[in-house]
Amino acid sequence: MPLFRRSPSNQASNNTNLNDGTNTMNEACDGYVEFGSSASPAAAAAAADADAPSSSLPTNVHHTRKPNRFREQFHSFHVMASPYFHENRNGRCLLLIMVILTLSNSAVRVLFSYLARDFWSALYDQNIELFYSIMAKFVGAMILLAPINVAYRYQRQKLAIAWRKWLTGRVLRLYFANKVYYGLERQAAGNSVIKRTSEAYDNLGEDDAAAATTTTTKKSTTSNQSTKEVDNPDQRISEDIRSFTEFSLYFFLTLITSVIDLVCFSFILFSIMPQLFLAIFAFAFIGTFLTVCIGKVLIRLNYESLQREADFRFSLVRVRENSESIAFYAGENVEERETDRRFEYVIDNMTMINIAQRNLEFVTTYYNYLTWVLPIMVVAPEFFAGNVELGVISQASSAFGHILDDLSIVVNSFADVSKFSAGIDRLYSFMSAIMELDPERRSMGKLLSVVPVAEFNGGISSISTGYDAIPMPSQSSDNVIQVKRFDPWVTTAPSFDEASNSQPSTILFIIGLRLATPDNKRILVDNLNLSLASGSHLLIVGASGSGKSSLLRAIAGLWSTGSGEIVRPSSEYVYFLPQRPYCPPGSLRDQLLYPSTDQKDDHFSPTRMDGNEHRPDGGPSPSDQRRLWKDWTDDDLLKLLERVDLPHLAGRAGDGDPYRGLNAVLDWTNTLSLGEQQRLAFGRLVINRPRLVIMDESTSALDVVAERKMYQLLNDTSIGGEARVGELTYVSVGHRPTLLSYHNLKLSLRDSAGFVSEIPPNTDMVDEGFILS
Ligand SMILES: Nc1ncnc2c1ncn2[C@@H]1O[C@H](COP(=O)(O)OP(=O)(O)OP(=O)(O)O)[C@@H](O)[C@H]1O
Repeated sequence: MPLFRRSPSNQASNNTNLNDGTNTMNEACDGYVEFGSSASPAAAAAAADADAPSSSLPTNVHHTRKPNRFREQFHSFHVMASPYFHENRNGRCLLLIMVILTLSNSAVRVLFSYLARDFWSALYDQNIELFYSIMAKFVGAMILLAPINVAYRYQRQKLAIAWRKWLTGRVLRLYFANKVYYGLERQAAGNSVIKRTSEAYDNLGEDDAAAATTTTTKKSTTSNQSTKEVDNPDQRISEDIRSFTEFSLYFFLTLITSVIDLVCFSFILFSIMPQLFLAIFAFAFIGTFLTVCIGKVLIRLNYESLQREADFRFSLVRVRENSESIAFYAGENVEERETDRRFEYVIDNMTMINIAQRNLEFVTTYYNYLTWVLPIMVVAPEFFAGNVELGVISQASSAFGHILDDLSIVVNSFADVSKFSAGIDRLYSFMSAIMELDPERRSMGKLLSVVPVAEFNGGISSISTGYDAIPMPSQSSDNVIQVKRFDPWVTTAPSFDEASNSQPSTILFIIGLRLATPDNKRILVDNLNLSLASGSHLLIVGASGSGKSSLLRAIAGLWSTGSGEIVRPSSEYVYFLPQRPYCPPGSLRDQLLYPSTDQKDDHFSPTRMDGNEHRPDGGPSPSDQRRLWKDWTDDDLLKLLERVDLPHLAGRAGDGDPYRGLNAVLDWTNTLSLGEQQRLAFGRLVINRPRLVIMDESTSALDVVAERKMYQLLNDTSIGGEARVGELTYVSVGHRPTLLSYHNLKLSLRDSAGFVSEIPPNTDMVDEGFILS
């Protein structure tokens, strides 16, 4: 029963616990710390921050990103928070239930305030009958109202979970659409140069560094603005969205509670003593003003703590992922130094947060002591004069506490709010970046809107799924390569020069291609024209750095700086084999089927997550899965492993039982040699049966015999499944002379120009004319 507000000593002890890190903002969100009714959540958030900080930015130049102003932040909050409630009926219902429960909870508080008043008055008057009648009412109210309180917390968390599920699902959908994740990484790689430049200031003396800070800050800010750097997207998706949904809800409901409490308890307090009612506003105003002045530095520090913590964690993940290479180089010292350096940034920021928190707590602690004693001091003379009963003091104190808490949201939760504010900035910049990187959404201008994505179109051109839909070559826009796609089964053949009625079975067209590096500093290929007939085998050669891999990136639609046009089959009919194949987490079967999935056992499919056909945000599940041209039984897969020269792999993985081995889940990247991974990738290729294969030094780790086997496999792999309607087309990039015998065409890249020539059959590998560079 809230007879009196918490005593200062309780507050102090709570604060101590919070500072020990035993309470966090999450706990506040979970309802363990309530606004006003317990320790200052400011301390709670500070404790949360105590877990934090480090960044790749040096301590003396970490003022590079100013958090937005309040209005901008409110706008950011609104555009990120509202779509869930607009689009999702279930979310609106859950919110409505929450509002009703919040109102009920407030009614409970008012009811208890009156019960407490009568309780103390009955005790003072020694009115036994009244005392027991109040106790009976209290028990009745308790039985009735406890479920409301429990339901309030339960429902709040339920809504937070539903909201997080939706928002994370939506962001993941937008992140994977149109290869946005790749664009983000490319930007981050570019920006790491900027970071390194600013880190160089770390090595300066203090004075020099201070002098340098201004310049660096300016430079970094400009760069960040132009490139929209987004660090650690993983953290933003997993951590920032979680705290955003939980805290938003917590804060919103607290605001509602505060407004209701403010109205109800204002009536009570005004009826008891109007002077006290007016004094409370002045008191709250002064407290808030001092808190904002002293605590505002926490907003920036919290912003940085999120980034620094993520950078530190990322440096450890990187070591884990590259442990073998680091071990071979014996590069532990370098790695340790780098990790230490990032950890120092964490500690620096933690220390600064701790100091800012200490300063803030001077204000909040004095403030809380005063709020305990102030109303009693004011009402006590009336009580001694016999004008009011003891219960009135209790009620005045309680009402004073409630009102003050309502007016002191800023004082009581400044650190929480500052952390929340930093989270809004991070999340908003992330969502803006993924919108900017998606050409189909950029013009829509809505942060979380989705467009039906039929297929990736290279980020530049319209989506084409049939011959008729393919536009004729047109003047390209100035600095963007147009990538267009067609379905080679629907379309007999795209023709770009109707007048000459060009080749009926052409599968890849490159028209007037000018390809530059993403920073647009170097032209790699200029005015390249190529028409590749279905069934041809093209070898791309050129000196190291001449742009061979970059040309493949352009065909894939990953690089688009330049001009001209590329027309190619749509994604499910093209298969890219990089030098180092990617091994996804999963079984040996998953390695073979990738990127197709075994529909019968698709643990990762969003459709399996909740047993329905939808993504977490309610959208239809991804439909662009590659079509397997037949069911692959265990025996088929084992035979295929033999064909790619890996006959013992399944048996090894299954401790002698190859069938079990197909289901074995291992860290395949670190278990298989590079040559084994490359052969496994050829197995995938057979399973996925594309129309066009593009290989970037994909046999570099194989000996010439294995290489011949793999190319033989390609030549034996017909298109059209069992129907065998034609030959596979493939394009290889490589330096080895042995590759010549597997190709009939050669594209030489030299001085930004491309020369296409035929490779006569049985070409002598050491023939002067075919040196591969
Ligand atoms: N993200 C990038 N930004 C700017 N330049 C880049 C980027 N990635 C690569 N380059 C540059 O583009 C050029 C072409 O690179 P590419 O990987 O296509 O060469 P390559 O011909 O495949 O070389 P190699 O035979 O050594 O594999 C190189 O000079 C490289 O430094």
